[in-house]
Amino acid sequence: MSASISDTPLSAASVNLHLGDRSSAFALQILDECASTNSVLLDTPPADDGRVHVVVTERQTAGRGRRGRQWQSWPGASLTFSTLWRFAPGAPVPAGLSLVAGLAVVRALEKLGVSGLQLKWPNDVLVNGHKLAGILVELLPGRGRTPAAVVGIGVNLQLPADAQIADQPGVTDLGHHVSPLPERNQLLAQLLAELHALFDTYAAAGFAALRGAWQQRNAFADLPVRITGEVQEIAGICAGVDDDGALLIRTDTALVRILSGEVSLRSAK
Ligand SMILES: O=C(O)CCCC[C@@H]1SC[C@@H]2NC(=O)N[C@@H]21
Repeated sequence: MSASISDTPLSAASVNLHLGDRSSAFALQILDECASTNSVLLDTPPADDGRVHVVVTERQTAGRGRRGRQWQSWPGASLTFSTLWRFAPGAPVPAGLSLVAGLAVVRALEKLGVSGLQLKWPNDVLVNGHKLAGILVELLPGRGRTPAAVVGIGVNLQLPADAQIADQPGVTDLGHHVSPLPERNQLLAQLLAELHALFDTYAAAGFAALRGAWQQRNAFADLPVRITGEVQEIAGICAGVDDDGALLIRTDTALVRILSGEVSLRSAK
């Protein structure tokens, strides 16, 4: 394993350098510590100045994940950040957004040399079945007619050897899959660039334009799965996603469509 990834401090100048021409599209705020980068943007949304606002922090004291779970991270060992996206009225915001974010994370990491990445619906990023990154999308309420969403992303970079992650037995970090580790500012810039490119496509053409790319990385394609969190448990074969980003499960009797992200998808093997 290479030297600690935290050797290079987070720096707006460095992220902007890596972004090049694209840096003017983003407004970056770097915090030493906060409860949750999602909360920073949700609680005090910055004024709409046409840029994508980004909050990145060294340490979250109350990081959260999907379904009310805690998101644990360690200073320097994880990259934790959130972005605020505003869409034109009528844009297809909620449904496929978290899937698009997952795809953007995969593409960014692939460009930095990580291989074997897969997506678990709706948006976990896995390598060999172990979770490398998580995404939490929360919609911004009551902001007039412009739909807006906070997209929070946590990437495990180089977890401490004794890291205990509650409720998440199958966890991995970037240090196990790429050498040398990408520098954090470069990684953040790559992630922002991919998010920007894919959200543009999504806003213009909907999830249908990205469905094929998502399905290529579907960790459960054609495999037996079990869904919990619905009124009743659903078991069947994972038949991919539809043009809205809904998960399709082929049961013995029907093709069931699951749109809610508040479910848990598991292998049924
Ligand atoms: O896998 C999950 O359940 C989603 C995890 C999302 C974690 C990120 S870290 C940055 C942002 N701030 C948070 O509190 N959560 C997200």
